[in-house]
Amino acid sequence: MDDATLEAPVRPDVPPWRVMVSFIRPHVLALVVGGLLSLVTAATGLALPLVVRELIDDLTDGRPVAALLALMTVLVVANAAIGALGTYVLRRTAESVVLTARRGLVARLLRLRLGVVESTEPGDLMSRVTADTTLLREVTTNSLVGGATSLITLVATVVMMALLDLVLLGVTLGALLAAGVVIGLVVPRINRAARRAQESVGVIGAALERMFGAFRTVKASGAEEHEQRRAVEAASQAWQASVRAAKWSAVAGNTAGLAAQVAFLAVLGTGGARVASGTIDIGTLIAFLLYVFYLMAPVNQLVAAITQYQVGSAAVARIQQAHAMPVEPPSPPAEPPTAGAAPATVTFADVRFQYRTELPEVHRGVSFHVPAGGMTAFVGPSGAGKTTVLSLIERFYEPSGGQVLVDGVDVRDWPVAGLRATIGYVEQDAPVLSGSLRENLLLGAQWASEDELVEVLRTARLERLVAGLPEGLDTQVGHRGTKLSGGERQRVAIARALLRQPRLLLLDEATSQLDAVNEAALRDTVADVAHTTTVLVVAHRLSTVTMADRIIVMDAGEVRAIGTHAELVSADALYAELAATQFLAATP
Ligand SMILES: Nc1ncnc2c1ncn2[C@@H]1O[C@H](COP(=O)(O)OP(=O)(O)OP(=O)(O)O)[C@@H](O)[C@H]1O
Repeated sequence: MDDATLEAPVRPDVPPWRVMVSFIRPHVLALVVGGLLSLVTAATGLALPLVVRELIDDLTDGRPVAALLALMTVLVVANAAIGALGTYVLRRTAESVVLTARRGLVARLLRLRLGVVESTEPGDLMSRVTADTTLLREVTTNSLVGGATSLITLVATVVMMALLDLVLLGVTLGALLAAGVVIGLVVPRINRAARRAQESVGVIGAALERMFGAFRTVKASGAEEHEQRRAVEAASQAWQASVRAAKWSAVAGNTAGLAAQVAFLAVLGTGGARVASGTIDIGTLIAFLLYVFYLMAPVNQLVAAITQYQVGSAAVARIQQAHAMPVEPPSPPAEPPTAGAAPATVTFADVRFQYRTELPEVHRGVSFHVPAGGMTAFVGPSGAGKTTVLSLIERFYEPSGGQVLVDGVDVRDWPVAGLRATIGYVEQDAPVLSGSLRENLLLGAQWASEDELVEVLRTARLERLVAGLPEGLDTQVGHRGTKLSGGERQRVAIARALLRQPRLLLLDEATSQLDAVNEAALRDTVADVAHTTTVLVVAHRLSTVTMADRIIVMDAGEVRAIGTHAELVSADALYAELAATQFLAATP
């Protein structure tokens, strides 16, 4: 399924029913088959009483009944078998509709811009994929199929009524119309309450995500009760809203029931008068009353379908919201790297950048050029904008002014996947994903061979760790890699980046975590890599900057000086101070 099919109908300006139709469209055939099987089941059910009547007649008259008994058996078995098949087909289709919505949403969420995700609650986004899409299941079966079949029955019954007596039909429709008005007033309330309930479910997701995202901190801070209150408060709000939706649904359902009874009484009254005046005969009145009785089931089912649809459309609205969030431009998947590809160059030309319009500028005209190969270190006080340089190269954000160029090409003109395939990025907090160590290493290099994997384990000093693990590379590292030490996580992150054979390595150095032996070894590894790759490192250690080919000193969103360690120590006061204090202190 390509992205265009996934996204086209899920725009925020499209009414929810059209979005639902777009989810259902790929499964419409299965839905029709399921609906037809349900109708056939109903028909076999209806035929049974007729056969029973025949059977009783034959028995009374002493005629042989073997054939009728066989027919009855066939009907009973067929009713059960076709009924089960119909239910299965409808449920399966409903699950497929949920899958279609989930696939589209997951694909979309993965392409969201970083800044967008930073200003949302990921737990809420998760609930849209899990909880909101689930509601589509009931909409498909109950609302859509139930609504369509009940509508067909309703129309057929009304036609039969019209053939019997138009006046009595008018009386019936009058009662139903009054109920329709009431239900029309109630329906938006169901929608609002359902929407609020789903929003609260999103808040529960966000609260849980926040809690598990910093579980150790929550425990260490003794904040369990506080966090519990947040989640429970959201759960109570979900309860309140759902109860309100249930209340209005009950009002709608009972209004329909009441209308049917009113219609029954009104038809009885009016019909009685018409029989008395000789306008219609008693048989017509009885037949008409039977039809009013038949009308109840489809009317109730139709109202249930309408209320169910309100809940579904509230969920669809939340799915639409997620689809409306800005995404990165689509780009073709990147090719695996070619061996011996030339290192990349990086240029910042008067780059201006702010994370959000209401925040101050983080880059205020940053300019520098990094030639191909070698190591360039960024230093500067905390908050100077060093990590932001790496983020802009990765095109996680776009500058508000100036240009970021890789290989002389503006990053906005690169296909995003191609640009990122060029780069290996080691973040400061070295995130590791849950799963096995192997999965983590291959995350950015699915194509890597076992030999390359072994080689990278050696260069990242992970050999001993892996050898000591009972399941080696297949050991599970736990949620966010919590089963690894901080230093091990960092080496995994470096190994992962190197496995991509990047032409440009971005390294956001951790301020601590590596022991002296591993630190020295990895420094040698990075120095080696710098022979064939351009290495940009946000440096926090003197040992790193002293071996850099050039150092870019940043301060308050500007480049203050560029040079080697020897040059800068004498030429730049800030650098001299940093070198004398911060770096020395941070070096193991
Ligand atoms: N995602 C973000 N949203 C909003 N503001 C941010 C974001 N990331 C960083 N900032 C702000 O931008 C400024 C520069 O951050 P940056 O991470 O680039 O600094 P840095 O020089 O790498 O600092 P450090 O050495 O402490 O890592 C800081 O003031 C920071 O608060």
